[in-house]
Amino acid sequence: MTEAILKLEEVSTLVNRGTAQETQILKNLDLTIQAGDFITVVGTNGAGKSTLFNVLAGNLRVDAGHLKHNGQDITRMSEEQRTHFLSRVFQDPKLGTAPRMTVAENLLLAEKRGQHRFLKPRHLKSRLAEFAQLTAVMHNGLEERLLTPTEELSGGQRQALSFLMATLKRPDILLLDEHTAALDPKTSAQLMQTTNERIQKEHLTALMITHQIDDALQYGNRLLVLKDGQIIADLQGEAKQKLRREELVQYFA
Ligand SMILES: Nc1ncnc2c1ncn2[C@@H]1O[C@H](COP(=O)(O)OP(=O)(O)OP(=O)(O)O)[C@@H](O)[C@H]1O
Repeated sequence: MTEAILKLEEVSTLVNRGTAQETQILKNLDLTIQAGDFITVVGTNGAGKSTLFNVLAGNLRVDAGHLKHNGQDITRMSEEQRTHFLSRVFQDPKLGTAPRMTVAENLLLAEKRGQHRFLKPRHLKSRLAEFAQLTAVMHNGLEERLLTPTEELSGGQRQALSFLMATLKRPDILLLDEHTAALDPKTSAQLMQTTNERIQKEHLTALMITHQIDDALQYGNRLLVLKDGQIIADLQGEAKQKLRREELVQYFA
C-alpha cells in the first residue's frame, strides 16, 4: 500500500478552552487521504467542515492528535509553511486574488506560492501568450483580460482565476471551500466542470466542501459526510458511484 499523502490521527479541536463554553468541534477524527483522491465533503451547517479545512491549512491548531504529510508530522507546522504544499480556494471571490493587480500579475505571484514573493514585472510581457493559453481553458473570457485589475472582473472570472492560481504551482493538497457557492447556477456549473477537468488532468489530490448534493455525488472518487465534528460516512469508488441522492440526504436527518 502506498504512503498516504495526508493523514489525520485522532484529531480534536476545542473552542473557548478553559471556559464554561468550552466545546469540542472535531472529535477524534481519523482520515487517510491517498494521492489522487478527489473527496467531496458534505454535512449540515455547523458539522465542522470549515474547521476541518482550517486544521488542514494550519490556521487552526489541533488540541489533540496528529497530522502527517507524506509521513512527516506537520501538526505544529505554521499555515505559511504549509503553503509550500497546500493551497485553498475560498467561497468569497474577493479572497483569492490581489484586487489592484492585474490577472497576469496575480498569475505571476501564484507561481511563487510558498516562496519569497518578489515580482519582476519586466518578465511579464514575455509570459502573456502562455498565460492566455492557461486562462483560455476556463472558457470565461479571462484570457482577454490579462491586463485588467482583478477587482474589475466578474465574480465568476475572479473565482476561476483564484482556482487557477491555487493550482498553477502544483499543490500536494488542494482545498476547495465551497468555491462555486457565490456564483450564479450557470457560472457555478461551468467552474465546477473546469475544476474537475483540471483535477483529473493534473492528477491533483483535492477536498471540496459543497452544499450542492448533486455536485457531491457527481464529482470525485470519494465522499465524506460530517456530522457533529465526526465523519459519519466515508464512501469510495463503487460505493460512491452507487450512492443515490435519497440515501445521501438521509445522512442529513
Ligand atoms: N472560533 C470558534 N468559536 C466558537 N465556535 C466555533 C468557532 N469556529 C467554529 N465554531 C463552531 O464549530 C461548529 C463547526 O463550525 P464549522 O464552521 O466548521 O461548520 P461547517 O460544517 O463548515 O458549517 P457551514 O456549512 O455552515 O459552513 C459550529 O457549531 C460553529 O459554531
